[in-house]
Amino acid sequence: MALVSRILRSRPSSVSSYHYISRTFASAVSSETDIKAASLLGLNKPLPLRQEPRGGSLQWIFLGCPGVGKGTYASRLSNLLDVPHIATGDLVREELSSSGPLASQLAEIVNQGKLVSDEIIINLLSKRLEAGEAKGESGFILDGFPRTIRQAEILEGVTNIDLVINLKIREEALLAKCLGRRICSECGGNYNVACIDIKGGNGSPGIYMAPLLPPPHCASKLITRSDDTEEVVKERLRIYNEMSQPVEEFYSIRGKLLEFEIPGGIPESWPKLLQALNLDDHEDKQSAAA
Ligand SMILES: Nc1ncnc2c1ncn2[C@@H]1O[C@H](COP(=O)(O)OP(=O)(O)O)[C@@H](O)[C@H]1O
Repeated sequence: MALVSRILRSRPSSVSSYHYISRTFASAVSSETDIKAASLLGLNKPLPLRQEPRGGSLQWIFLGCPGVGKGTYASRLSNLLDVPHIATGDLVREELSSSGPLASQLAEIVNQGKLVSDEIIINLLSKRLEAGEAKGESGFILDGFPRTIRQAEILEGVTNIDLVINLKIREEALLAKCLGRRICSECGGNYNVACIDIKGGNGSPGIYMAPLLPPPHCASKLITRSDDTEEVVKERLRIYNEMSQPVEEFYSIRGKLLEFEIPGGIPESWPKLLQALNLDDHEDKQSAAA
């Protein structure tokens, strides 16, 4: 795993000596139309991103289809490595639940399974990064961004991404996993009531994923995302293949892509992911220190 070893060697365990640089979003977008759109949306403010990896923190991205488990694994790594997990889907949902001017426009797009415009998503991300910077955050694990080549190009223009983890899973599992997702309306905990049990055959192994059931105090408060209906999930998968799969290639040709096939449920997959990231001894040290 030469790529991961190189990255981890350049990153000391402390996160203190890290600092952000500021770049204007307007200078990151390429065409004149982009610049006009950016200034109309008020995006020509500093975007707090780091230009060069200096060690001290990391800038990672999770790619993968809806339902593959980006949120689950990004959030676990964020806790392990003490870097913020920033999911653009969460930023969109926060905006949706606010009474802000964008809410009704976003609801229509999200509930059809379509992508929000690059301008809006970069605006939300930029605000989140600024708020994090003000709190002293450094580094990030991005989940759900970039989702288009243009988003990837813009990000590449303003900062240096260390590693992109591309999560994959047998296609048959994706729909069931999305339809089984539940969120606790009180604590925000993520659960999954689906039991995936796909038999192996024709050279491919079977896959078993136990449901991730809520604790008793969350069980009566579960809600389903409004875009997790069969019709909308199928549209999101179609859009992923059309708009987001090319982003995998974008990072692959830059030597930053680590492919990881999810072998099963969390107990089986998490240690293997840590191994692929050369982080297995890191977790041992963390639990020993706890
Ligand atoms: N980078 C992005 N670009 C455009 N739209 C986005 C982006 N991230 C999130 N969204 C919008 O938010 C919705 C929910 O995103 P997310 O929670 O990441 O869903 P998924 O389960 O499909 O990965 C998407 O369907 C899309 O409408």
